[in-house]
Parts: sequence; C-alpha cells; structure tokens
Amino acid sequence: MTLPSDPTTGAEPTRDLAPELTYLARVHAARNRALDTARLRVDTGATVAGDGYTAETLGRMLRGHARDLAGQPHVPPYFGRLDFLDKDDEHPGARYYVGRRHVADVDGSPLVLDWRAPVSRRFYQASADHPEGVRRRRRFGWAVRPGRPAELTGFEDEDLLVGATGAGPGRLVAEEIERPRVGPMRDIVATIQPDQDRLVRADLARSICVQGAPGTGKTAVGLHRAAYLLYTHAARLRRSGVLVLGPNPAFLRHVREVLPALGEADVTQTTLAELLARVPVRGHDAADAAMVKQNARMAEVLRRALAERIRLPEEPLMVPDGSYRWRVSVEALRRLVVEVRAEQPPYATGRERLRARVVQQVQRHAETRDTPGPAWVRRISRSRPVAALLDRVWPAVRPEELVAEVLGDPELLDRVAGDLLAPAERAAIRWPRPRTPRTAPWTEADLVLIDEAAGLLDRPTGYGHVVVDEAQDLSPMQCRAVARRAVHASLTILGDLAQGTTPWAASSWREQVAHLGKPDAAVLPLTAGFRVPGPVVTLANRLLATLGVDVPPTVPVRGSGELRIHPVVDPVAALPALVRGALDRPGSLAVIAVETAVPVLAAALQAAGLEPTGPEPTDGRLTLLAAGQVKGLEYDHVIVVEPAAIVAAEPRGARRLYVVLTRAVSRLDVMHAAPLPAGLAG
Ligand SMILES: Nc1ncnc2c1ncn2[C@@H]1O[C@H](COP(=O)(O)OP(=O)(O)OP(=O)(O)O)[C@@H](O)[C@H]1O
Repeated sequence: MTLPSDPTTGAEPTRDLAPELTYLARVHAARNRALDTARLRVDTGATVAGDGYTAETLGRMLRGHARDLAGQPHVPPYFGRLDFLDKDDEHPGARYYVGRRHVADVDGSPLVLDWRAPVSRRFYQASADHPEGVRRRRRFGWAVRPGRPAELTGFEDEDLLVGATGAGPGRLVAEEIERPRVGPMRDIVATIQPDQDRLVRADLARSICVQGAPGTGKTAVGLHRAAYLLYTHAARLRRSGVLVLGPNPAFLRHVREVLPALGEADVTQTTLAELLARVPVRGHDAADAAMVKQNARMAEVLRRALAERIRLPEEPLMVPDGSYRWRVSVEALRRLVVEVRAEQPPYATGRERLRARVVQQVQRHAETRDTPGPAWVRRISRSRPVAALLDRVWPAVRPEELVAEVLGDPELLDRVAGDLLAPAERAAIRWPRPRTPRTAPWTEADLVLIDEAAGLLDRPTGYGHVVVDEAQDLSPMQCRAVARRAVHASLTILGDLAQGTTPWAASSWREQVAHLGKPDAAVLPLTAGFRVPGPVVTLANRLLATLGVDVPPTVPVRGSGELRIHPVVDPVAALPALVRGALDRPGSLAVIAVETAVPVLAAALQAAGLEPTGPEPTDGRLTLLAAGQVKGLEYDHVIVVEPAAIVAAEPRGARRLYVVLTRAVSRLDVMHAAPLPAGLAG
C-alpha cells in the first residue's frame, strides 16, 4: 500500500542516485542524533527545572519536540533541492535541500531547510524567466510505505538556465496532482505552485481574500499560510494564537491532519458555531426569522437595547464612612454618567469606569478630613450605596440576558427596532412569550446575536491571525463575529461566490470583506483547478454561467478523468450496479443525492450487499451523502444521483449542484431519470 505523503511512489531509479543516497544517510543520521538528544532532554528536563510549574512546562515542550522529531518515519525528510549559481550575491554556489522540517548537522549547519525559510521561497518561485540565482531545481521521488522509512527512488531536474525540462509542471508534480484520493486531506508542501505560494507567504500585516474556483487549493493555501505565519512570526503568533474556521465538522475532520503534518499542532481549528457556543442550541429558526437575525441591522438593534439600560441618576449618593456620611450631588453623578457614556467604552468597562469616577468624587470629600489609602478606595468601591447606584444607572447584564430581553419583550423590540426592522421582520423574531436565558429555545442564529451582545459588553480575546474558509457563506452578523476576533490581526479569507448556498451568501467580496472588518483586503483569484479533471470542469463551467455570480471559471490542471452521463429509468434500481463497478477501481467513492433521497438509496445499496457510510470518516471506501454535506470535501469518484432534484430542493440549488459536481478528483457519473437541469443539458 502507498501512503499519502509525497510525490510519486514508484518512480524509476534515476541515474546519479548514489550521491543522493549518501546525503540521505547523513540526514537520517542527523535526525537520529537530534532524536536521541531530545529524548535525553526529556529524561533530564524535569530534574534541572527549578520549580514544579517550570518542570512541567519544560517537560511538555521537550516531549513535544521529541515526538515531532520521531515524527512519522514514512514521511520523506525533504522533497527538493536548490543549486545556486556561483555568481549569486546571497548564496554563491550554495546547495540547499528543502523539506518539511529543518534538520541540522552536528556542527549546526543546515542539512535540510524548512520549506518556510526565506530562501526556500525560491524553490516555489524560481522559474526559467526569473531564476532568482537558482541554477537547478531538483524534485525527489519517494516510495512511501507505512511504518517504513520513505525510500528515495529518483529525482527530476529543472535546469533554469536553459528552461524547464519539459512543458507543464513536470512528471513528479503531475503524478502528485493526478494521484487518486483516499483518506483525509494532506499537505501540498512539495508541490505548492507559484501563485499559491505568493498567497501563502503574503505579509502578516495584510488581509487577503482568495476567490478561488473549486479545487484551486484555497483550503490548502489557507492551512499552509497558517503554518508559514507561525514559523515566520513565531514569537508573536504563538502567544496570540492562530484560528482556522471551517464550515462544518466533516470539513474539519477532512483537513485536521494537514497542520500537524507541518509541525503545527497548536492551531485552533473549529467551526464558527462551535466557537460561539455559549449556550446550548435547542431551537430552530424559521427561514424568515433566521434571515432577520443574520442581518447586520440586528447589531444596531442590540446596541440600542443595551444603551437603553444606562439611565441618568435621579437622586444624590450618600456613602457612610465611619462617623462621616459623604454626599455626591445628583448633578455631579449625571455629569459622570454622561461623560463615561460619551467615551463609548465596552459596556462592562463603562460600568467599572463609572464606579471608579464615583469613588473619586467621594474621595475628594474625604480628603478634606484625611488621606484615604487603597483599602479605603476598595471598601467604598464595593460599598452598598455605590453598588446600588451602579445597578440603577449602569446595571450589569449578561449577553444572553440582553438577547432574551430583545426577543422576549415586544415593546422593547418595537422601541429599539421600530425604524430598523419592518413589522413583519419584528414579528418573525419575536418570542411568543418572555423566556429566561436558561429556558430559552436558543437557535444557531441566536448564538451570533449573543456573541454580538458579548462584543458590546467586553472586547473578546482576539487571535494573531484568523483563516476563514468558505467565507462566502457567512452572514453579515457571522462576519462581525469573525471580525471581533481579528480587530488587531489580519485575516485570510477563502471562498468562492459561485459556491454560496446559504440564504445570506455574499454576492460581492467587497461587501463581504467590509463585514469582516477588512474593507481594504485585496481580492485575489485562484483559477488553476487541481482537483477536478478537464471533462468535469467543462461541465461545471457550463453550470457556472447560470449561477448569477461574476467569478473567473476554473482552468483545469488535470487532463485525465472521466465524465459519464447515465439516463436511466429508475436511479434507485440502477445505482447498486454502478457502485459495484466503481468499487473495482482504487480511491474513495461518494454517492451524492438530494437529502430526501438518501434513506431510499441507502436501503437499495444495503439490499445489494453494499455498506455505505455517512459523513463520519471510516475505513470504508463508499460514502453516501446528502448534497448539503459535501462542501469543501473531495472524493476520487463521485456518483451524482438525479441532479434536477438537487437543484429543485433549495433556493440556491443550482449552486449546490455546482458544489456537488466539483467534488470529483478522477471520475464523475451523473445518473438521472428527470431531464438534466439547465446548463448541464446540451
Ligand atoms: N499545488 C498543489 N499540488 C498538489 N495538489 C494540490 C495543489 N493545490 C491543491 N491541490 C489539491 O487539490 C485539491 C483541492 O484543494 P482544496 O480543497 O484546497 O481546494 P479548494 O479551492 O478549497 O476547493 P473547494 O472550493 O472545492 O473547497 C486537494 O486535494 C489539494 O490537495
């Protein structure tokens, strides 16, 4: 069996391999030495550390390092080599090996450079037109088998002085791209293409938005960018963290091994729903209610509802202090409230700021008698009259309380949303009766409202960088939730307007990047499709013309691939035979149909002795999925059952079908009894 890990599996041994095998032995020896040292450090680390906490932290770090070095022996230690010109200014005559991790020799000199190191950029960017000092680029081929060290089988050279060795990407890259898919997504470090590399290495200060046709490597680029940024800005980003947001748990399972394979296990990879889950979701919104809740006007509704809570004081403050009683006049208190409100701090900060200023006023009186110290300030701050004043004029509130109030109190809603939401919109989101936050039937959309409320109360902890995938599907309110976590950070925004299927899907990136808080983000296209083979791209591009979005079509990189259209009388009856034939060939196989047809198709397959699995990852090669479950995923062979039903099932059904058709890596079968949808027919 071959393992997904590097280009080529059984490349012919290349002449001149002997010196390369000698070098490989040196690299292995250095890796083993580093591993021995790391293990020794794990053993001694705990005893040299001063205290328990340091010992534990150190131990964890050292163990992580040792684990990382031990890594997976089947992963090739490098995939490329750069030979520089003798006359290059920076690296005259140098030769560098490029791999997933840095490997150093006994004297500390590098044997393998990390693919993220500055000089490694030329491995991806140097070309015959712009050699950048590189004389020759060598790509290595490896045979990869589980549990055994990767075996070097050959290499392929590009002499950049005389032009590439051949047309196109070269045999090893082509083989990697054409490889059948099994299992979860893997890294692409060995074959990142120049336009992808430019995105991966874009400056940390820049937010970028990648509009990429299906299979152009958006997700791959986003994950490699996260790894690149963590390496290049380690001090900053390891502290603040990097967040990767994906559309659903199946997608996260599909991509979750990429970053650890690149040595980056500490990235938070989650869905937005998961990130915002402060309360359990028990309810479900009707379509019209969800539409209102996901609209940006709700941000203003909540802001106003919160602002209403701040009241001007109506009586003076009397604070007993031993044998004294200090008084702050109502006018002075009002001035303080107005002053703090005008400063527009987050609500919870405002409450504390008001408390401090009120205490300052009291202190001014007290100073006529004595010089109050910090203990006095603490006592007065917590005194009952001061607390009561705050509760009256700037009451504490939890985010879910605020949202429950807005949805559960029709008068409040009319007051704060009267000019923002039409009567029908207000009616759509109003609860039939008031609820407490604990009993409320919270919905997914409510999580976004609660997060907005939380953002009004306090600034959420942000990340150092956020990668957000399938960003075309985010609502304005969801975008704001992402933006709040990247106020002082940049974003990598990935998506495809043509694959937007939510009711609030974006139709323009300009608007979407503004909702995401990065109005100046550059929108950059990726069009070279690495997943979908030529004949399937031609079909999908025909459908693209009917989707009502203005995006560049996919330009297929993969030539080979099969597309077959099967008009049948009864797809349910015809499916098992087609599946059985498909299973004779290698790679993963997915049957994709409209959700309502899934149970009957599952029964038909089972009756024929075929056991499809659902979206959960298993060892099984056959998966049966509803059209709504496949975004971001890919399968070697896809069988689409009754495309017209997929289109008819939802308002953006044609875009859903576009997503479905573009999941296929090698083969696509389209099975239909009903006429094919517009765009596919003809
Ligand atoms: N440079 C590359 N070399 C080899 N394979 C690549 C390269 N770029 C992308 N791929 C492969 O192409 C496939 C599609 O990549 P990816 O899922 O990142 O695309 P995407 O643009 O996010 O697709 P979608 O819009 O459908 O979600 C993956 O299998 C990925 O590994």
